[in-house]
Amino acid sequence: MIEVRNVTKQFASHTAVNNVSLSVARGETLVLLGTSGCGKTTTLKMMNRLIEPSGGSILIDGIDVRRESGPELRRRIGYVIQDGGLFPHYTVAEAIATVPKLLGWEPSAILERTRELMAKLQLPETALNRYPAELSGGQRQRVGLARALAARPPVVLMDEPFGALDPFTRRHVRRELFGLSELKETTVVLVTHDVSEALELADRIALMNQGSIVQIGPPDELLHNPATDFVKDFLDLY
Ligand SMILES: Nc1ncnc2c1ncn2[C@@H]1O[C@H](COP(=O)(O)OP(=O)(O)OP(=O)(O)O)[C@@H](O)[C@H]1O
Repeated sequence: MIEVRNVTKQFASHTAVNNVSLSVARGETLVLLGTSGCGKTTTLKMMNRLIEPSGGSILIDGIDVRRESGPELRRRIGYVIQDGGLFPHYTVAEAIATVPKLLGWEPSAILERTRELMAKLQLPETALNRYPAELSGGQRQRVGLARALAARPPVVLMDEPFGALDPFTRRHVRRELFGLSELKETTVVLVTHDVSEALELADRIALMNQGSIVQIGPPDELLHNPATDFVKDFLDLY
C-alpha cells in the first residue's frame, strides 16, 4: 500500500510536482499518465527516494519512506525502466541475482529463483550467461522485469517499461508480463504517456497535467465521466 500525501517537488523556480496526493492499494496497478514533462517520472522517483520531495510525505505500508536510506528502500521496491536499465557488464544471471545477493540469499536459492523467473518470462536458459548487448530489446525488457521481481518485492515501480519496443513486441511483452500471476499480487505504479497502454493495464489511472493530478479513477470513469475538457481531449487521442 502506497500513500502519497500533498507531495511537491520544486526544481529551482520550477514546480515539477504540485501538491499531489494519491493512494495505491495492495495488488493494485496505478498508471500515471500524462503529457511529456507533466511530472510523472518525478512523482515515481520520489516513491523510491531517487528524488527527495520538497514537501509532503510518502508512506509505504504505513511507514514513511524517509525512515530508511534510499539504497535500503530500493532493495524492497522493484524498479523497471525503459530498455530494462541493465548494466552492460552484468550477465543475465548476475543481473537477476543482484538484489537477492544483497539480501544474503543462498546461491542455490538464487539459482532456483532465477530459473523460475526465466521460465515464467519465456527467456531461454542459454541466455543466462549473455550480456545485455547480446539480447533483443524484448528480452532485455523481460530481464529487467525479472531483476525487479527477483526478491519478490511487494511494490514495483515501472517507468515507460515498454517504451523502447516496437508496437508489436510491446503488446506481446505487455500481455505476457501482466499475465504473470505474481504480478497480480504486487502493487504496481507504472508511468506512461501511451493512452492505450494505460487503459489496458490500469486498475486506476491518475491523469497528470503540469505537475498536478487532474483526475484519478478507473479507466471507465475517465472515459465516460471526464472531470475536465483536458481529460476528455487527452483520452480522445485513443
Ligand atoms: N533534475 C531536474 N532539474 C530540473 N528540472 C527537472 C529535473 N527533473 C525534471 N525536471 C523538470 O520537471 C518537469 C517534470 O519532469 P518529469 O521527468 O517528471 O516529467 P514526465 O512527465 O515524466 O515527462 P516524460 O514523459 O517526458 O518523461 C519537467 O519540466 C522537467 O524538465
